[in-house]
Amino acid sequence: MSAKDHPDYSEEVERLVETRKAVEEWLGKAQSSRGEQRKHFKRAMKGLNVRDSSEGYIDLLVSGKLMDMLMRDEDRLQAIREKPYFCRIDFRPDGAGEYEKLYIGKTSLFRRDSQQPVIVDWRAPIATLYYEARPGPVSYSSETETVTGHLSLKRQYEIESGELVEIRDIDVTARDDLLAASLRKSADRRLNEIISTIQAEQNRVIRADLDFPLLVQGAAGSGKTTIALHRIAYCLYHRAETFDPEQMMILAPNRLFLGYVADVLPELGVLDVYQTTFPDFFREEVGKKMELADPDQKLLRFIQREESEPTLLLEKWCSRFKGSMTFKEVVDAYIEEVLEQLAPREDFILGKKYLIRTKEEINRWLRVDYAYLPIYRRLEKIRQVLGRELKRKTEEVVKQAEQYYDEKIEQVRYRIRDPEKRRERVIHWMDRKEAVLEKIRKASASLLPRYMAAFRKKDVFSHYRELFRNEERFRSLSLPAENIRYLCQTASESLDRKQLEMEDTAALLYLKHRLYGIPNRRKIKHVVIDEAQDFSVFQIYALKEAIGTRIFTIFGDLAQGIHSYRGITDWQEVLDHVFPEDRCQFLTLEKSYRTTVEIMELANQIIGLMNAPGILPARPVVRHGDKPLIRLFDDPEEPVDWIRNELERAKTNGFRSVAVIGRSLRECRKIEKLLKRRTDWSLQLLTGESTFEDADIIIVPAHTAKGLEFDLAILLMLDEPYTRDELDLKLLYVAMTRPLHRLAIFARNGMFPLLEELDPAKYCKKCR
Ligand SMILES: Nc1ncnc2c1ncn2[C@@H]1O[C@H](COP(=O)(O)OP(=O)(O)OP(=O)(O)O)[C@@H](O)[C@H]1O
Repeated sequence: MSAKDHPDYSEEVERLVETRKAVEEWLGKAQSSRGEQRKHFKRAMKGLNVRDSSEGYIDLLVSGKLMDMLMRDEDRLQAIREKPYFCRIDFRPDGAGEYEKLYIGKTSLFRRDSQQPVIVDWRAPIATLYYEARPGPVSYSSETETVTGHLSLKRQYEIESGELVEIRDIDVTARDDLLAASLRKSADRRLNEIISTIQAEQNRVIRADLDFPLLVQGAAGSGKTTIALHRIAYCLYHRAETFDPEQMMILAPNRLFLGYVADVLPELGVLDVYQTTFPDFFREEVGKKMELADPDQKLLRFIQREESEPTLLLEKWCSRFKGSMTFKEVVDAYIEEVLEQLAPREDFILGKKYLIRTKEEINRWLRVDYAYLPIYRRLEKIRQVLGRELKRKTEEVVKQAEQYYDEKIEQVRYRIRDPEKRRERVIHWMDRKEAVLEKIRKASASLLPRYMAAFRKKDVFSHYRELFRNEERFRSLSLPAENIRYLCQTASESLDRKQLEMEDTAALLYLKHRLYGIPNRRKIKHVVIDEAQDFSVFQIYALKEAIGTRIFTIFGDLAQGIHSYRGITDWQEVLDHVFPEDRCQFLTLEKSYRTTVEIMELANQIIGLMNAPGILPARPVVRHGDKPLIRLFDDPEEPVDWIRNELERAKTNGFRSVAVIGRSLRECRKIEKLLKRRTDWSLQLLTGESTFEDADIIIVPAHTAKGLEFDLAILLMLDEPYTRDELDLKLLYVAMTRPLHRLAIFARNGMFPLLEELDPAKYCKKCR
């Protein structure tokens, strides 16, 4: 209801005014402290003597850090100036007399005088009552205890420019109007924070135990990306003492996607999280000696049907194999071979007779004692230990030799009377001594480098190349001989050309970790993966091993697994092989928030056609809109006018983002050509490496559209039909689930054979 009609209006206005005053007070304080700090910093800079003590520098550093903190505080307060909170809950813990009125907002705030809470942070344990509980007896858990009590009120506010516009009390049956209003909004080419409308199932994901890995299967539009970012904010809030933001790593599918989500974290007050894509991470950690092909290239070859059927099957088999744990076994066996080849052939002996260590002992160090280290680091360790022992032995032998020759010289001095003869013999023994010592020193100096040189080191790419040189390595797995031949041949050819594909990265990362180690310079403690269905099990396993943390938050949707030839087809594999002993939590997000009931119903029919029992249809939240429009044409000029109509409509409805989605990049180029020829609209053809421009229409291939959303999506099928093939069905599902508000499908006659199975009379006037 309009705020003014609410019985508590004046009380609420009073509270809002008070809260805003408190915000201003804190803000004023933060600003003046920062001003003082800045002055102090300037003074410290001026007074800094380059040759002076480190004290001056420490002062500068501390002052800089303080200014940073104050600036963040200021930003945090600025962000809540206009809208300090979005809801209130009245809660009385069991045994307490009074209900506490808790106002929940983006960040917490305390009264300056009494330290009483003015605003409770949405991430605080008690705030879960707003997201999940209904008025009545309730409980919530913090890290240390479970609190039970009674919730008497749950109230939402809409505040605009500091003014109270609406007040809504949520009773047991109330619909979530705030959510409905938020979903009616239009898309502005970036994702938004949703703290005021997080739903119960999403809240459970955000607040899932931070000490264990978490795997989330979520339908299209269920908020996976959004929730992933909110969980990061939640994690940093609760782990602020033990965790720096740089120690969280987000792995996004491509740079376009990173740009798309870039604003949400700062909106949530989170800065400095390490955001990257898997290919970039791989290049940084494993090396750039070989070129990693754009991961979409292969997919596009499949989509554009550039391979003959038998080759296609073999290609898909190889991709799947390279991402499997069976391939990991091959890599493990290869590493065993490397170890065997490294086994020392000789004892470590100084000057042929002074044994320092036997080859068996050194081999035991290599295989057992230093097994906790990557293999080549074990060699470094062996070099260090042998070096120390050699030094000791050399000193000992030198001492013995000196003693021996000194005694000889002494004997000559005492026993030979003739001075001339005596002199001659002394010189003789002194020369011998010198020569022997020189020999020992020389032998000692050359021994270690010569011994260590026998342990041949190769870089990780050469090892990977070596792996495919011998088909025998794959024989024990009883795999089809033809497939193994094809795998080894194609892999060798592309590695000889110094080219890698995404499928190679799992084994390479794993090899690098086992042979050289991945230094984890940033000390990553928590990895968040979005669109994880496109990763392989081996890839996630290798990441876990290489980074050395088991805390992963993984989001994906199998129904959108357009890279399923190399990606994950069953989450159980991840649970079984990556986190078998880590108590990985598995949650699902089934409701879809992005789009309307009408659009989701159509998209769910595509899921039905996939015939995959593990893939469930999404449940749309109740938001109705236009029925999807399907129209068929003969003349390719025809849809241009329809698109014009759609654009007009979109403008009147206040829609801001419009995409024309084509089945492949090739199809999109044709669409671009057609629209360029017939219209003067500004167009942008999106690829995974693009950033959004301000265009009237975005033209985007279905696989690149994954993860994005638009107010209006037009699927245009000029020359390429989506067939009943699994990949086509997934592409079509991805494309259909992109719009927030309206979906139109324009297909040249014959290019949409699936229409027959989608209840055409319901959607398509011209179809019968
Ligand atoms: N609780 C919510 N309140 C308001 N909007 C929400 C909520 N949950 C999700 N949304 C909106 O739904 C849309 C889809 O969210 P998001 O892109 O995070 O979903 P997704 O599961 O990653 O989708 P997909 O897998 O299809 O790419 C976004 O516009 C997001 O803001």
